[in-house]
Amino acid sequence: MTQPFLPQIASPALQSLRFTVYYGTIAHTPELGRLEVLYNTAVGVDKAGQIAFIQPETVDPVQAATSYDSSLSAENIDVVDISGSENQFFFPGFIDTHIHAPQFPNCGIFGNATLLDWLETYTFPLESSFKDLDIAADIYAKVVERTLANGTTAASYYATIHPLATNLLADMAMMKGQRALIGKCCMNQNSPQHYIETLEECQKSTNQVLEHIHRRDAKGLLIKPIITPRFAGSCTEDLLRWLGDLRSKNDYHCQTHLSENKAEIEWTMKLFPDFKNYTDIYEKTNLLGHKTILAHCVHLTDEERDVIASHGSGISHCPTSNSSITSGEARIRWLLESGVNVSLGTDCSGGFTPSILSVARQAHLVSRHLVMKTEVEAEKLSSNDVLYLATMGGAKALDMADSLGSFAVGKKWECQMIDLACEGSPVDTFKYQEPRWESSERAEAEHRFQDLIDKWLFNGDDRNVRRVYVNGRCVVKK
Ligand SMILES: O=c1[nH]c(=O)c2nc[nH]c2[nH]1
Ligand SMILES: [Zn+2]
Repeated sequence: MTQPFLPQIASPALQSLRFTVYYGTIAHTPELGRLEVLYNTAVGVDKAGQIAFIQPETVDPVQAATSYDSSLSAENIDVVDISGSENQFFFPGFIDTHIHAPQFPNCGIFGNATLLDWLETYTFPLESSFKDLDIAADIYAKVVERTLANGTTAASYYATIHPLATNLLADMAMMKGQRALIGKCCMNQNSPQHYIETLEECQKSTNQVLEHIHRRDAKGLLIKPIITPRFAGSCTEDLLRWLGDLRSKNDYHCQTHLSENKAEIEWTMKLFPDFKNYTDIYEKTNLLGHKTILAHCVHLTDEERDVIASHGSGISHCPTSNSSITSGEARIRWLLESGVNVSLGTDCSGGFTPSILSVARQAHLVSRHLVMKTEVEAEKLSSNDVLYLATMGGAKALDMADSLGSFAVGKKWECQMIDLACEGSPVDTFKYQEPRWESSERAEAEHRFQDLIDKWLFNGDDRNVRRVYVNGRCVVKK
C-alpha cells in the first residue's frame, strides 16, 4: 500500500547547530540524594547537541573549547555566558513520565471525586471530544508549550483512542521541540459507548499511529511511540496480550496504570479472577519490560514490587494526583530500596499541575505524611532525592539514562537555565542569608547553593525557567 504524502516538519530541536560553549554554574543530581554543583564551568556542546567536554573552574570558555579541539576558534563557536550571576545555573531538563495530554483543560478540576467516578464524570467526556481535530490541535499545542515552559524537556504522553488526534500530538511535540513518547490510549471494555474501540479497531488504530511516528522520525531522534493500554480494567485479556506481544517483539516502550486506588484494585481482580494480583495481569500478558512505565503503584504488595524489580520496569510516582483524587501515599523509599527505578509524573489532570517542580515538592511532602503514619524516619525524601527522581529517575524510566538526566560527556545538552533573581521571580534571595557554620570556603559555597536549590524547589515556578534546551538546541527563550 502506498503511503499518503507526509509533509516534513522543521523541528527547532533538530535544526543545524554551531559548536557552543555554555559557561557558568551547572548543578545536577547524578545519584539519588546527591547534588553536585560545578562553578565557572565550561560545557562544550557539539553540532549534534552532545556534551563534548565539561571543564570546571575555567577562566576562559573559548580557550577550553580550543584546547578540546584545535580546529575551533572564537569565530566558529557560540558562547552562552551566565558566569556573572550567583543566581543563575543550568539544571537538567525535567522528565515527566506520566501525563495525559488531552486532560490538560481539566487541570485543577476534580472536586471530591476518586479514581473510578472521576474517570466517568470528568475524564471520559473530555477525552472523547478529541475526535474533533480542531479541539485536539488547540489543546495539544497548549500542553506542549506549557510543559516546555516549565522546564519539561521530555514527556511520556497518553493521548486518546483517536489515531489522527494522537498523530497530531506527535507532530506538535516535534514542531515545538520537545522529546516525547506518544501513546495511543487503548481501551475496549468498561468505557462509554461513544469512547471505546473493538479489539480489531484498536489494533488497526494502534498500527496507524506506530506507522505515523516511524515515518515522522524514523530514527527516534525526538519522538517515539509507546504502547499504552489505559489500565487492565479498560482492556480485555486478548487486547492486553496483543499489546504485550507487540511490545516485546519490537522492544517498544510501554505504559499503563497500576494499583492506584483500593476500589480499582478490587474491581480489577473481579474482572481478572484467574490472576494472582494486579501486577500478575501485566506480567502474564507480557507487558512488563525494562522500557515499561507503571504509574502510581500506591498499594503494591512485597510480591508485586519484586516482580516489577525483576523485569526492570520503572514507576512513575504521581503525588499531586494521589493527593488530589485521594488515592494514597506511594512508598517511594521502599521501592527504591528494592532496586525499582522511580520517576515523577504530573498525571495531568488527576494531578492539577503541569509542573514537575511542583510534583517534586509534593513528593517531598507526601513522604513526610507517610512518616507521620509509619514513624519510619527513613521514608522521608530529601530535596536532592526528589530532584533526582525528576531528572535521572525519569531518564532511567525512559531507558535514556545514557543520554539524558544529568550532565556528562556524551550525554545530550538537554536542560533548563534557571534564574532565581529574574524580574518577577517568586523566589526571594537574600545577600545576608549566608551559611553560618562552615569550616572551609568550598563547604560554605556548597551549603549556600543547597539553600538556593531548596528555595527554588519550594518557591520557584516557570518564571524562573529562562531558557530550555532540547537536543542541544534552545527551544524556549523568555
Ligand atoms: O490517574 C489516572 N488517570 C487516568 O486517566 C486513568 N485511567 C485509568 N486509570 C487512571 N488513572
Ligand atoms: Zn494517569
